[in-house]
Amino acid sequence: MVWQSLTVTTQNEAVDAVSNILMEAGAAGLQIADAADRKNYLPADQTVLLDWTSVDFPTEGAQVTGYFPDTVKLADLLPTIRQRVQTLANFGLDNQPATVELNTVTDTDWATEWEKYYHPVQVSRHLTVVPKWEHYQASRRDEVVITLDPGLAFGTGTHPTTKLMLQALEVVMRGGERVIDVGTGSGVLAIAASLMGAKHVLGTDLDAVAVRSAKGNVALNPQVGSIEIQVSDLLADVTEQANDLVVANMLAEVLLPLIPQVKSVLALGGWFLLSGIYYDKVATIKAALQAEGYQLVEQLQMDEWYGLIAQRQPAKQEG
Ligand SMILES: C[S@@+](CC[C@H](N)C(=O)[O-])C[C@H]1O[C@@H](n2cnc3c(N)ncnc32)[C@H](O)[C@@H]1O
Repeated sequence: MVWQSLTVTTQNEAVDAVSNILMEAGAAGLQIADAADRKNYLPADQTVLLDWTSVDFPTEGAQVTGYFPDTVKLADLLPTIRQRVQTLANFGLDNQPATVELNTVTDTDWATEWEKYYHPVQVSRHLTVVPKWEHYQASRRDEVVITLDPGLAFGTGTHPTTKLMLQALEVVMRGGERVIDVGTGSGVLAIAASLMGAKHVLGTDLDAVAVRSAKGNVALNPQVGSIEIQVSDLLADVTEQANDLVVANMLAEVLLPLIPQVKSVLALGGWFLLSGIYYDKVATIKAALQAEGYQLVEQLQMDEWYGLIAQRQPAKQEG
């Protein structure tokens, strides 16, 4: 199928408004290349699956590209689109240079264009994450490969918050555990826990898109053991009790209501691994864990992100 693409060159603060204009004109998809994203992303993680050196990315300003099926009469719409982009300046938005350029692309260009930016990456001592379209042969004897479709859900394994939990799993797991991964996203931690020898893993997520993505990724790794993925708001719909390990990579605001819930699913002496904690929230999360009777065993850090390894206090010995 032949698609038409239309690229607006503008500034970061006009990206949302331009995106709306293109969607209203009938774009079936958008691609945003924003210099601000590059600046925000680079300090967070230099060893990423996404290879920035191969990305044709603006160093200043932003480009919003809309992809339109050839049924949309884009040439007729062009003057209106141009005029609407120009008028954004009247709303106080810096939209310059506000140029609008029309191109033709094929379906394959659009569908697979982003794939070339993702490559296999070693994300922890043992784990390598490989995008599903790459052919990859493990080269180290103890290397464990996870195949992932880095689609819409969070969790390619390369973000510091995910890496901290992959490392924490490697620290505490010995094999045979029953594990719950709260906020599973792409399912990367659930798959990793299974490959580290968990007897059973339950991954949950509030977001139906994440649940679909995690199920798809589990299917891409037939070497995993028993993994179940379900929708749940935190642990609301989880009935499995006395698990050996709960892992959760979520922002502190979401971890705080989770912390008091975990006792209902975690055995005495069980591990509680937490990530997604920005540096200014560490003290609050530690205090919440201590108030619930957890012992803090280890603190991990990568950039401004923290991970915690906590243990539910074993029952006190009599006598
Ligand atoms: C930072 S991502 C972590 C993904 C993956 N576990 C990882 O470590 O890369 C957080 C995930 O938590 C999910 N989430 C947010 N709030 C939630 C809630 N109340 N209950 C369950 N999942 C939630 C989000 O949809 C998202 O997929």
